[in-house]
Amino acid sequence: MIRLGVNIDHVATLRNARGGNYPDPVEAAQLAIKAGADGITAHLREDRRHIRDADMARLKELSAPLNFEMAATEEMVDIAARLKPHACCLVPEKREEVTTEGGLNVASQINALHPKILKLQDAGIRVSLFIDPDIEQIRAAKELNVPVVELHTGAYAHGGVGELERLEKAAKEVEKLEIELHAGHGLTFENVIPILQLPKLKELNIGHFLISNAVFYGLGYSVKKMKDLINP
Ligand SMILES: CC(=O)[C@@H](O)[C@H](O)COP(=O)(O)O
Ligand SMILES: NCC(=O)COP(=O)(O)O
Repeated sequence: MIRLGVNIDHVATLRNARGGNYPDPVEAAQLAIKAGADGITAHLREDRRHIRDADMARLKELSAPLNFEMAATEEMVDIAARLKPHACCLVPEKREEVTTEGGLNVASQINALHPKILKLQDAGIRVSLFIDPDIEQIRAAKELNVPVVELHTGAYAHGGVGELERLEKAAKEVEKLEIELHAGHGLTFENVIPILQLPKLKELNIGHFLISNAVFYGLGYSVKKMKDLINP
């Protein structure tokens, strides 16, 4: 069974458009859980463009595990260590980006990441690293002894030539190094199907497409359809 983590960032995008309290990302998370989501993912960005600190505190109280996406900054590590979500996924972040553009460059910052990962693990948090499907990055993640990596599927989702083969090769390296394999970014009802073949895939984190589809067909329907698609 492949777990579905539903990212509810863009419910908060719509909420913040008018500066009010609706739609409530926590209500969205509750509906997603009711429809079969195995976990909730939310990205507390440095600029708080969508998810806010108060959202994370309320999401933590829900029945499903919270995957706290964050940049590996002192600020975010302190917030996560205090909140103690089920999991943290360390992602790269640039204020000027529209969305996460690439994977975390783990190989270039092993010494800087190590104490932050330890602090999160000491708080009882399962740490994952959001990385490109790149052998060097996977080996660097192994060096940091994280239990999970999430492969960035954005290049594949945007039709990159050879990107599925790149993910397949990366997934085999993840399996060889005995790391748990997650994947996410840009996945839809259509392009998720080939991703299911990745060896030992345990979790998919999907957000923007599900929230977009929910605008027309409802969130419960969208989450249930995705859950059924990834576990035929
Ligand atoms: C890490 C990842 O691919 C997504 O969760 C992304 O971080 C979402 O961030 P935005 O919702 O701000 O695009
Ligand atoms: N880590 C991927 C995620 O949480 C959702 O990404 P997207 O589906 O919003 O592109």
